[in-house]
Amino acid sequence: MPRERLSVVVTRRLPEAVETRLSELFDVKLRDNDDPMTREELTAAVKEADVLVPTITDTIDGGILGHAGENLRLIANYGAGVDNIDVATARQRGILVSNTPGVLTDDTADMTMALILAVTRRIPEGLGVMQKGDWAGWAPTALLGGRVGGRRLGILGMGRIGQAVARRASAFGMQVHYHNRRRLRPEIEQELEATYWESLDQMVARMDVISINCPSTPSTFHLMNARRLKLMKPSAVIVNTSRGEVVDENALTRMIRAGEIAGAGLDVYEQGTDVNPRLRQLPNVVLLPHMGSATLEGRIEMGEKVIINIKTFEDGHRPPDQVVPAML
Ligand SMILES: O=CC(=O)O
Repeated sequence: MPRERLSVVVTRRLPEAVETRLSELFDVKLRDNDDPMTREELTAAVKEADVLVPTITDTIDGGILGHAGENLRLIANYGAGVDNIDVATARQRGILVSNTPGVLTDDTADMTMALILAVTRRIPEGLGVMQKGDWAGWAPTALLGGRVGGRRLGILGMGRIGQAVARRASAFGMQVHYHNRRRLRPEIEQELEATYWESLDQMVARMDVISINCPSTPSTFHLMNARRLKLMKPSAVIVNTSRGEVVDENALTRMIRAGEIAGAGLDVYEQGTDVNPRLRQLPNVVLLPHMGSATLEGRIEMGEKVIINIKTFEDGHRPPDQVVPAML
């Protein structure tokens, strides 16, 4: 008799190719609209599924996991960050968690570079002039930005994405510095021509651009708090394509308004879509709606990772991208 297919519940619309493949392989329940699930819907989903496929906007906390049915054995997150999932509680309940690392590294690093360029070269301001029909022609002193080549870039979090940012930044002539929980192996440091700073404070105080590329965990919460932001040079800018929680958004907003920090490029926010309205009014701040990994190729590859994780689990093995609390 054929084996019964795994029951998989997906919480959001995914690219069509991914949904089609999931339907071919599993007994899958897809979302028919693109609204995030409510807590009630998530509760029903964890009661019903063998495998839950949430995305990074679904909070799978202890409360939701408390309702998980006996059969829920895997949470295969569609996303690299797992800060939306209480991984420790899932583990206590015997539920595996997996994510989708690697496939969004280059896209997120590209977007980091795009934000560095957008802020330092004032691209949105230039776009605004053109859209308003205000352009009066080339002028020697109009919309002068700063040259990125030669600037010191301090990368906070030198994992896969941080390293991909380092490679891009070097190609643009930036000097790469980094702070990380663990120092890179000497050969990688050499290849990236990156300078390691054990002290985050000392690095922050000397950089022209700070790029946040670490995950959001309890130990990275407000790593860039008001005290550290104050260490930045007034001419420096900060870019965040990781998670909003790493930066104290209100302190950052205050300091940019006061001219104590020169600008920011943000793809992520502390309170999700509830962006500090004052940030939106600043010409030297470039805001994007969390689109670091938003390429069609990347989103399909994320789906392929989810499928490989579920399939491997179904075949009785550890999902290749399993996340355990010790990794966080
Ligand atoms: O931010 C995107 C992700 O974590 O996948």
